[in-house]
Amino acid sequence: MLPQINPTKTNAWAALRDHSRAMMGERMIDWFQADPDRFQKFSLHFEDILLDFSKNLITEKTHRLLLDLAEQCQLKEAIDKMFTGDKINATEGRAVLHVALRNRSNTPVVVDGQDVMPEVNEVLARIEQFTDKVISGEWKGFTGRPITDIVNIGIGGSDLGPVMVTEALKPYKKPHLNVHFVSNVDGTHIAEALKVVDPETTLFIIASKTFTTQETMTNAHTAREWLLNVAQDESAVAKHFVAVSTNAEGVAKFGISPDNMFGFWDWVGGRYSLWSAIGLPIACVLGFEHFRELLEGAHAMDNHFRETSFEQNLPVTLALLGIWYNNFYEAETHAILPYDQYMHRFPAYFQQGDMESNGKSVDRAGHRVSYETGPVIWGEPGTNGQHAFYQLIHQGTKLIPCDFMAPAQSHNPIGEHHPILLSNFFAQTEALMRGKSEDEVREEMQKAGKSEEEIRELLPFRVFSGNKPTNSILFKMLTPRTLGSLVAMYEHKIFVQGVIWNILSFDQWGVELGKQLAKSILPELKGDAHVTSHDASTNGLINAYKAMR
Ligand SMILES: O=P(O)(O)OC[C@H]1O[C@@H](O)[C@@H](O)[C@@H](O)[C@@H]1O
Repeated sequence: MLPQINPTKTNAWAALRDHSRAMMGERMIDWFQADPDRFQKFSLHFEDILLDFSKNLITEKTHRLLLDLAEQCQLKEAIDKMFTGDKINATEGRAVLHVALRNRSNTPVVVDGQDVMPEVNEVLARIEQFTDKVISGEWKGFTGRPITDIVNIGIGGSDLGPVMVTEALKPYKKPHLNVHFVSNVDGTHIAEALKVVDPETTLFIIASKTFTTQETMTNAHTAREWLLNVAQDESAVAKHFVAVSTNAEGVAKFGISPDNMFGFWDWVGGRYSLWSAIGLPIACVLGFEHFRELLEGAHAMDNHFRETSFEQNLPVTLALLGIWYNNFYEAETHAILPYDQYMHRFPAYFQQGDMESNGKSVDRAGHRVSYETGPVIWGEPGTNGQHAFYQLIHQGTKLIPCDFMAPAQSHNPIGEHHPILLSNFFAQTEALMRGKSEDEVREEMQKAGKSEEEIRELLPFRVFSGNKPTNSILFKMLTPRTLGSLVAMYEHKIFVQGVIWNILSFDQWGVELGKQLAKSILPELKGDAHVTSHDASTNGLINAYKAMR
């Protein structure tokens, strides 16, 4: 169990509150002018990753107070508890050990008196054997042809991680294998996927921790029918379906043999499962060697997180900055802006990672919290975002802390593309920090020969207040190892915030109510009977649907 400390009752919180008031009106640009070492003071390195957090609304005092908050909320103890298999997922009575899945040092990790590492290694070895067979063409479909297409059927944590990683690491993809992802229960999703694959050469991975998720089971049954329609022989299922799950019974019931099942454990949360057998599609299309490098990168970040002082610790730093804006500047959202097209699903991945983890309003004792918890996470790759929503970040009324991410080296160094991309990456954080004053706008307009009247009219619209906080995360190249480290960095950031907010980050009861209601509504959609069992709006909508269909 994690300690239960109300963060707002700590001395550090009170000090931060006073300090935040004293900080009103302070400007980052002045701090940069006053202190030539600000960048050195507020930047950290980890392997090929540089985190520059100097463009934040913080002074050395802010930094110290935030570090005090981490100490006073017993963060160190909490980190140790996670890594040593304590059942910190209290409402489900489970340990939280995604770190064991990538524990490449293979040191024992004990849950309920048993070291989990032999089982972890055994599944990894099976994944390696299987992926080698698929990649080499040794694994054959029901007509003896090798696999050309992999369709992963899963949703939430059983989809988003593999989608994000296979997109991010596309340069490492095996050219003769294609991967498709079907998650939505909307028949369109599976229909469109099935249009472009051949039943003789398609392998379906049914990925579901519980193997009961309605969307996944519905899509899996549709895929099975589609195959059998052509194969006309039940034995084809074994050649075209494998499962990734913790529910062996459910898998067997579906008709997938235990030989074709890759297990994981209840101590792996769905949104932290890409490192487990849920990563099977990743290993299949990138090759096991690259999956292993991804795990190694995450493990290196785990060691950094566990062993480095909070002051030098990347995930802790990101988490504390987030708390600063969330709780002392009333920021409600946080943007993740990768300047890398391959990372286009990274913000969506951490939408689940962060919002399903820290979207909680009761503390660890079950009492309603009196302070803000997890922010809304959103984002799109740069530069597309610049031509869409950056207007609001620059000139809107809301404070949006942003993480800008970019690789120094591109996998596609074509012409001037990469320098152009990175010039935008650097320019945006500079613009957000500096802004543009009235004087600057006036001078610029005068130089452009504008009349005094024009200047007076347009000036307010062309001013940028600046002083907007950003982190810049610059890394050498988007390799499997670096991606592993970046993902683990954000995972630990989320953990640190959850610890400090005194909430439980590893359950997700909030997804249940809608599922329950949908189950009771489904039978009501059959037939023409007028529905009256709900509120007037829900009844009205269901009856209108019945009349329209
Ligand atoms: O992997 P399964 O069990 O199908 O769950 C898929 C997803 O379901 C949702 O309701 C959430 O609970 C997610 O955390 C989870 O990743």
